[in-house]
Amino acid sequence: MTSALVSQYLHKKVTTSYSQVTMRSAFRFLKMNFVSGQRSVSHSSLTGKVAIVTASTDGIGLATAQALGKRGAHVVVSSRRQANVDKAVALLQSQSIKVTGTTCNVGSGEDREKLVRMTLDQCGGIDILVSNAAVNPFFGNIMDSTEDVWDKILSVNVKSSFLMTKLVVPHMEKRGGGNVIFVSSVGAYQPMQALGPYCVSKTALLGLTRALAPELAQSNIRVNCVAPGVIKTRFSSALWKNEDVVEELKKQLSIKRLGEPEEIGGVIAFLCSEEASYITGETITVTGGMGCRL
Ligand SMILES: NC(=O)c1ccc[n+]([C@@H]2O[C@H](COP(=O)([O-])OP(=O)(O)OC[C@H]3O[C@@H](n4cnc5c(N)ncnc54)[C@H](O)[C@@H]3O)[C@@H](O)[C@H]2O)c1
Repeated sequence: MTSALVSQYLHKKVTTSYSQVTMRSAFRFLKMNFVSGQRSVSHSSLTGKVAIVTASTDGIGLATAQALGKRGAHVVVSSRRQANVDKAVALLQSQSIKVTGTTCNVGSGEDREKLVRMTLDQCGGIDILVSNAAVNPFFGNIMDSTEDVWDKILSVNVKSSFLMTKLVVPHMEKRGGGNVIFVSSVGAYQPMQALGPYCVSKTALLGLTRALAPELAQSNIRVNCVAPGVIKTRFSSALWKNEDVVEELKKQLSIKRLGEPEEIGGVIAFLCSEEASYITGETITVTGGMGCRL
């Protein structure tokens, strides 16, 4: 089907006219739509968009910045350490991605405002927010978790996600709309035994997504969420570096391997694209087939 379409196009546009303009448009058509006989998604669908991704110098955040950047967005990367920001900016620039970077501890109101101000100054607006930063300072029985643990987890994982959204929405409205994406977890659906408070914070993000979506739809802002399964990053290394744990996990998976950060970045980029223009208030689970029920 694909190769038939290509030859039809070439026959019609190239063999019937040898003008340079027609040749150029034929090649543009091929470059945009077909690679090696297969249809590929155009990577220019986010051109002109400005995307803030929090905690984006490593793991899922970095892969998300790459996915948005490859589709043409100007990405603003941040994390708490300047050295990590510099490294991520250099990497993305080497991949021809438009990128700006700054430090930001999402738990600090001052830092959140600095991130937004810098984005506006350097990029002229905001279209996309991916709230990806998260902490888990506690492993153990939930009954042993302290008030400090709960304050830290809820503050970084939930409250900061809302407060970042509140800061960027007026600027998205000035652009006529936008996209907010929260990064939850498979643990939001079925808390893992040793990660109770963290998983509860991730369940809260499913609620935040649903609470915000109807209100922000009026401003043409879509709010969605992604719930990754076990993805190979530093955050989850305690799980995937232990072969016994991996074997146990695989029993619960339809796709018998752990996920890669790029497999989350691509889904987030899709949710921010026009292809997802009728999706809001949803959480997409990206888990290799781990059952997720609330
Ligand atoms: N890796 C997995 O298996 C997995 C599964 C489900 C959900 N997630 C979620 O994906 C997101 C990204 O995690 P990851 O796996 O890429 O690991 P990661 O360690 O690369 O990302 C988490 C990042 O958040 C940053 N962070 C923590 N507190 C911060 C703060 N106050 N301000 C700014 N940054 C802060 C950390 O420095 C770290 O870089 C997190 O929300 C995590 O909960 C990961």
